[in-house]
Amino acid sequence: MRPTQAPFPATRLRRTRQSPAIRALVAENTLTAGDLIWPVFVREGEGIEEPVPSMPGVVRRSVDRVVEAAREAADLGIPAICLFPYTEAANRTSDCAEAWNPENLSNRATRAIKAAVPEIAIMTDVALDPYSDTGHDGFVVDGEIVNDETVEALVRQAMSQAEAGVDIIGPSDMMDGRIGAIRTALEAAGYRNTMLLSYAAKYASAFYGPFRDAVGASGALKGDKKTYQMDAANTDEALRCVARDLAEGADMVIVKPGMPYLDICRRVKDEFGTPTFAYQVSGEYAMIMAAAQNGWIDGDRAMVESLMAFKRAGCDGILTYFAPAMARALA
Ligand SMILES: NCc1[nH]cc(CCC(=O)O)c1CC(=O)O
Repeated sequence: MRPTQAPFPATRLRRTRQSPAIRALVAENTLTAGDLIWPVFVREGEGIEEPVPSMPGVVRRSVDRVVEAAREAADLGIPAICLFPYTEAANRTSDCAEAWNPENLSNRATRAIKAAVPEIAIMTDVALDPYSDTGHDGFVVDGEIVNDETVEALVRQAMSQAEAGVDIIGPSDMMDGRIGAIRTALEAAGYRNTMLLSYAAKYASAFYGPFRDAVGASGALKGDKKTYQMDAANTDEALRCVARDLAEGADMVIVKPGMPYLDICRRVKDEFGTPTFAYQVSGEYAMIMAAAQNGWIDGDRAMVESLMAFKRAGCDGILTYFAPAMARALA
C-alpha cells in the first residue's frame, strides 16, 4: 500500500480525527464481544469463588459457579469459555492419570456447562502440568521431558475431553507431533467436528507466573520449560511451528503470550491466513491490573487499548481474562 496525499495544507491528517463521529467512521479495526475467549479456573467444592491473589478480579470457581459464569458470558455475547483446572496435590502423580479420568474436574465442568449453557463453545487445555508432580507439561525421565511417551498421554487426555463434549481442544504442551496424533485419534473415534486450536507458537515466558499460582503449579515446577516452549529470540521458528501444526490438522492457532509477541501474530496471519488467536496471558493481565490499582494507569482504557492491539496485529480473537469486563464495556 502506498498512501497518496497532497502537500500540506491540502492534506491535514487531523481532519479525520476531529470528532468521535468521524473517528468512528474511519476506524480500521473493531473489537466485539465475539472476538473473546474467556479463560476460567475451576476448583473442587460447591458455592466457592476463591480469589487468585496475583490476578486481581480473577477467581477459582467450583463447578456450579463456573456454570453461572458461562451463563453470564453467553449473555454478554462471549462465544467461548476455556477451562483450566486447579488440581489438588493428591491428584498430581508421576503417571498423570487424572488427566484422562472421565470424572476429572475439567470433564465434570464441561458436562455441567453443556447441559446448562449449550450455546457457549467450550475449550479445554491439553498438557500434563495440572496433573504432574513435576509441574511440567510432559513426563520427565532422567531429567528429560520425553516427547513421544508424552504425546500418547496427551492423546488420552484429549480423547477424554472430546468424550465429555468439548468443542475446541487446545494443546498447549508444545510437544512435537501431538496435533497429528490427536487429530488421527479424533477421526478414528468419529469426532469429526471437534476442533483443534493449537498453541502453535508458545514461548517460554515469565508472563505465565500468575497462571501457575492460579492452577497450583508454581510450587511443583522444577526447572523451566525451555526445552519445549520457544525461545523469545525467534520468529522464523514460530512460522515453522504453525506450518507444521496446520499440516497435521490444526483448525486454528494461538500465539502466546500476546502483547510482547504482536510481531508473531502479524507474521502468522499474513503468512497463513488461518484463524489466529493471541493469548493475553496472566502476567499481562496482572501488569495492567497492578498499575491500575496503584492509580498509575487508567485500567479500563489500558484494557481496551491492549485488546485492540491484537486486532490491529491481525488476530481474529483473543483469549483474555478481561473478557467479561471488555464485553460489559461494549454492551
Ligand atoms: N500448559 C499449561 C498452560 N496453559 C496456559 C498457560 C499460561 C496461561 C497464562 O499465563 O495465562 C500455561 C502455563 C505454562 O505453560 O506454564
